[in-house]
Amino acid sequence: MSATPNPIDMAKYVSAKRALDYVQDGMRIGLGTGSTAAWMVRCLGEMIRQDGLRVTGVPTSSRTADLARECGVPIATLEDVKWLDLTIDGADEFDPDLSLIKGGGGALLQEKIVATASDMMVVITDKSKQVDHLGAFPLPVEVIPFGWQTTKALIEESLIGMDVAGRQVTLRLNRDASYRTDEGNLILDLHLRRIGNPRQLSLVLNQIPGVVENGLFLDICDVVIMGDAEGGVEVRDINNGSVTQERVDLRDADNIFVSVSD
Ligand SMILES: O=C[C@H](O)[C@H](O)[C@H](O)COP(=O)(O)O
Repeated sequence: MSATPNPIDMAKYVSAKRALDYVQDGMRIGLGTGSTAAWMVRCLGEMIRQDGLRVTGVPTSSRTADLARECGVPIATLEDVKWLDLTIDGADEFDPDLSLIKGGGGALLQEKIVATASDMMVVITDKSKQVDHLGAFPLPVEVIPFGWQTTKALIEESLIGMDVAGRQVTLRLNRDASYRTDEGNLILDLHLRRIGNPRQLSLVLNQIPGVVENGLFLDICDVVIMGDAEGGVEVRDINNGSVTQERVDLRDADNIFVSVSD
């Protein structure tokens, strides 16, 4: 990556930086997965190094665990800490209720367990993730490998009569092989185009034998932060209904971008 940030990385950095305002000394923090969450882990590492902040991070994937180690963020398992004060993570889509689709990076299972075991979930995004209705982004569903074709057929059958605009289900691939999650499971992507009733869909999917979890995060997210490349953020808080427009101090941005390009 070059030291001159592209606007997409800058927007991700801006939302990550604003999310760290929620972090306090001594907190146990769920560390999300994905390109936006990676900026949060890097910035958290900087806060630990520069300000002596003491926190414990619980990573939601092996990728995030590796990055946290690299950035000097102390990590523990959910088994160690049991409960978290805060989780900061990215999302593939969010709607006006702050319902989410997650799992574009395949980490939805650990992400959902960790976010659900947190007092608060803050989601860091940019404008491209904002939608009126979930579903344009294919919904990831994690399934166990045993009998996955049967599970796929049962999912397809369950979509008949469901309020969705598309019904295609595809096995996620990694080059020529099937994609494997950290748990060794498979991902089926549901191309639904528009999900009319996310709650009903989530319940139906999770009742199918072989389905481990789906990527709908409902009533889990408390705050969505949308960053832009110029340092502007919109902060939406579902608990008090507030929507605020703010600016993030970009003075430290150069240090982070230079260290990433090294
Ligand atoms: O499995 C991956 C996660 O749910 C990510 O948080 C999500 O895909 C967003 O990733 P990114 O920030 O790279 O767009």
